Amino acid sequence: MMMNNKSLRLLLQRQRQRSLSSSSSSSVSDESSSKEAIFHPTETENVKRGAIGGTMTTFDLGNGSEVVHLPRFLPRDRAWDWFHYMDKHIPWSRPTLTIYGRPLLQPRDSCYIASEGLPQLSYSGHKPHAYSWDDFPPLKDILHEVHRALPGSRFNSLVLNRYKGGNDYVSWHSDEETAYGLTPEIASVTFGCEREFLLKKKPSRKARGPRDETTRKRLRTSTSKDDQLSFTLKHGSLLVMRGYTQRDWLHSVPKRARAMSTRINLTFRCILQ
Ligand SMILES: O=C(O)CCC(=O)C(=O)O
Ligand SMILES: [Fe+2]
Repeated sequence: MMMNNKSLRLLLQRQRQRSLSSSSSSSVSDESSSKEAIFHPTETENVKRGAIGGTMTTFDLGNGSEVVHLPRFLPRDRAWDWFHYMDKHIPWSRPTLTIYGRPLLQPRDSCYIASEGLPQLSYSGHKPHAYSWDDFPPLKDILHEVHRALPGSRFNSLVLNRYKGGNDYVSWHSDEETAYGLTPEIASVTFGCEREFLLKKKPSRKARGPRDETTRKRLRTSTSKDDQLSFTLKHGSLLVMRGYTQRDWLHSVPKRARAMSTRINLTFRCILQ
């Protein structure tokens, strides 16, 4: 279904209203501030949940890609307890990555947890040490909550990121790793300072074909703000990327001058064996 920007805007407004009217409490808002975007959402499905969890909204991005947003996944106070635990006890590090052949200090702290016997994770020339779930029991509790919210899903590894202020960020990328399979599910839980999470469609395969570096750079940066989908990820929220989202879409958490305090984000993944 092709849509022009006006009908897309209207559709997103209607989705927003439907989501608000089905919320269990009038103070619950759907924080997913969707902008005009190049994707074609066809359906929004709202699932009412029990005592915790609030409203779950599914965004169909088209062509088998899907994002699920659950703004009130974790109770506030419990999420703050977990934030303080992780801020203090996780062995954070800031490795030097290799980006387009050049060394770059990773613009955020990170740590990696994985179940035993899984293949080594490697990204941007960096092979993080895999800590054990048993070293950090509260992470197992958070994993349990994620599994409870997403029946049928299974995660066995976790990337933790700590953004110590608005200058810390993650640039446009996708987590498209062979080890995760073709349609990985990635569950992202946010603690502390809220930050904007952006999605934009990857350039078409044709546009990604062999080109000189200057043309590739121009194509990489050519997408305008209107082509992006934006979610404000609040303290205690859950966002899930599913289907072909890693193959077809890029995501990022850009720098934000207004973000004064620390944000911790957990992305649960499943490495296939
Ligand atoms: O911090 C976030 O919300 C996203 C982190 C992320 O994209 C990643 O770890 O791959
Ligand atoms: Fe990512």
